[in-house]
Amino acid sequence: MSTTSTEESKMTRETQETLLEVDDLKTYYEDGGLLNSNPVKAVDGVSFEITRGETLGLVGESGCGKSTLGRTLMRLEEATAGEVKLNGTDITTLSGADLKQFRNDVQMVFQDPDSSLNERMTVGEIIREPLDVHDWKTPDERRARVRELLETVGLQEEHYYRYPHQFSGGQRQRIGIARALALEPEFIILDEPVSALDVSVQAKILNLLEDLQNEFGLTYLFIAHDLAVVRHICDRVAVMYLGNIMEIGPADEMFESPANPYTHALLSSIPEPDPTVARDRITLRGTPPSPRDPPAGCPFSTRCPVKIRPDQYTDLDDDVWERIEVFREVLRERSRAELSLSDRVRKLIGRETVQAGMDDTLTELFGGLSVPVSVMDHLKEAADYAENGDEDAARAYLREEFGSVCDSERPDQLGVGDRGRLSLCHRHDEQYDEPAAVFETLVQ
Ligand SMILES: Nc1ncnc2c1ncn2[C@@H]1O[C@H](COP(=O)(O)OP(=O)(O)OP(=O)(O)O)[C@@H](O)[C@H]1O
Repeated sequence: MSTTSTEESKMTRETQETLLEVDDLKTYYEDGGLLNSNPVKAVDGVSFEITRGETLGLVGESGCGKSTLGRTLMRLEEATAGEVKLNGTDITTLSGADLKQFRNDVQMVFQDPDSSLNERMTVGEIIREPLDVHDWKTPDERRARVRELLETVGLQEEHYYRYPHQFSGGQRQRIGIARALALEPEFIILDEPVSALDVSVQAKILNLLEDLQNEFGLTYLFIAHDLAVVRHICDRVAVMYLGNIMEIGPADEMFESPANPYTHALLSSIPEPDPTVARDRITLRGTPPSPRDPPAGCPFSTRCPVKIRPDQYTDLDDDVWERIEVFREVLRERSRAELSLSDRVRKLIGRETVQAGMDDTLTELFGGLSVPVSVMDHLKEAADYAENGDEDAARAYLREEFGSVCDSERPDQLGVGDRGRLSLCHRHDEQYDEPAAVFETLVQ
């Protein structure tokens, strides 16, 4: 499919009508009733809209909350807070006949065609099941509808009486798609629909999804971790990190010039297909924080390569600054780590619990660098707190000394450019340098 025809078809099918509006949606997983346990904040306050006829891509690293968001929109998970409106009606509180109608209008296609199809049912029965459940027309009309659907997704009528195990991965995904289409939904959530398939098969399924969208005016939320696939099929993209949407906007614009530091880092991790093109790679330090204990300020603050520094440290050597951030991460991980069995025994018998020596950690981190004396004094002070088992005090001390607005305040989604792009980053405030400008200085 040529780019021009894809662009043209995108332009004709998109409308200006809002189909889905999500407002400050939160989905938390509570621990089965444990007292004082922190819930997993899988989706932590996201807002966005989807226009009828468009495809919104939802990308982000494993565990950032993509599937939970998709499942909450489907009412397969219960929202903890916030609103989801489909055609203007809040669906988080629907019940009875309204909920049944909603289950007609919104469908989901799952990643793994191997486990999402019931092996004991024929293909015809699998596709017909939603029609039976919803008492759709007469049994004869249902059978006719299944035959029509088989053809729509590129399968044959004689496949009606076969079983899923007799099909290849791509064909099985076609069965899943036919089932999702059975009740003529207007909105389909595609959760990694091609991730489990060979590359050659992926392209065929993506083309099928595009054709179906054009034919039936469908609206898609396309969840994926493969950015190349998203770029191909999506009109707009939302980038998720730790339960938040960090950036959302037109796909072409975001791939060409990402605004948010996290999008920058995510895109720079895609291998450049052309080896003659030099590209600046940004390697992210550490791992995302636990969704049970997300940072108080910006969700990305613990790993952001262009985090705002306090005024007195703007000229501090980049390597020293980077190591301070690593030290803060070490303390965070240390306070998260479960006490080992022997530590617990020591604690029970009243002995001091001391983890690996903090002096060693400081030497390893800062040994080869020239660290200003005042900075080293602060680091040692924090190390003393940690050495005495009070990681929380150590973290608070470092946050007070080296933290900035990124550590203390959650950024607003600020507008970028003139095509409705939004990005969650303090740096878009005019008093700071834009993330892209700071990245340029880092990779020089
Ligand atoms: N049923 C559950 N109970 C408790 N925690 C859960 C549950 N389901 C998911 N989580 C947690 O919620 C967070 C978000 O998970 P989710 O599956 O939504 O992320 P994801 O971005 O879809 O990841 P992946 O790409 O690996 O599927 C993770 O920390 C995960 O461990």
